Amino acid sequence: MSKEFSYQDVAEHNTKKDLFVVIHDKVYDCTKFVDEHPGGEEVMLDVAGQDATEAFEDVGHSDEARETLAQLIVGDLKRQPGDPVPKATSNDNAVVSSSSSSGGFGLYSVVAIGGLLAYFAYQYIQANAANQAQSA
Ligand code: HEM
Repeated sequence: MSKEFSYQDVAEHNTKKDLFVVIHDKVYDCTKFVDEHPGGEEVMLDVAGQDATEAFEDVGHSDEARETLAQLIVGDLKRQPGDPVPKATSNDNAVVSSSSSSGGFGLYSVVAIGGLLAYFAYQYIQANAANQAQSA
């Protein structure tokens, strides 16, 4: 059975000499790899001891990169309530963008209804003015 790490356990390995990351709820020991990383050590240090799922996936790493990753695995992440969740996945982004576009439609309908109300108010005032002119 593979070892289980809490998020706190992983967070303790956040230096160049001792560098763990979480990717898709698996824990990887990248200490030996950090110097070899083609993308540089800086980006690895940025996510040291954290959930690097989004950073790793955003780059569009090759299959070769994923094979390297598989060799670095040391265990599973045991997520506990209150732990930081992985930052937005592509699915979450889709939800955000669809809700923001529906927000956009909402805004359009408010403008359209406002415009219609203004039009009818104008007609009403014109008709009233015409009535008054007739009765005078
Ligand atoms: C921890 C596991 C990681 C492994 C095993 C890994 C492996 C690799 C490999 C093999 C490449 C060469 C290109 C490719 O095959 O896709 C690469 C490139 C790259 N990696 Fe990673 N990487 C890891 C994590 C990260 C993280 C967390 C970032 C954060 C942003 C990152 C950013 C990059 C960038 C920007 C490149 C492109 C470098 C270039 O084309 O000049 N990598 N990585």
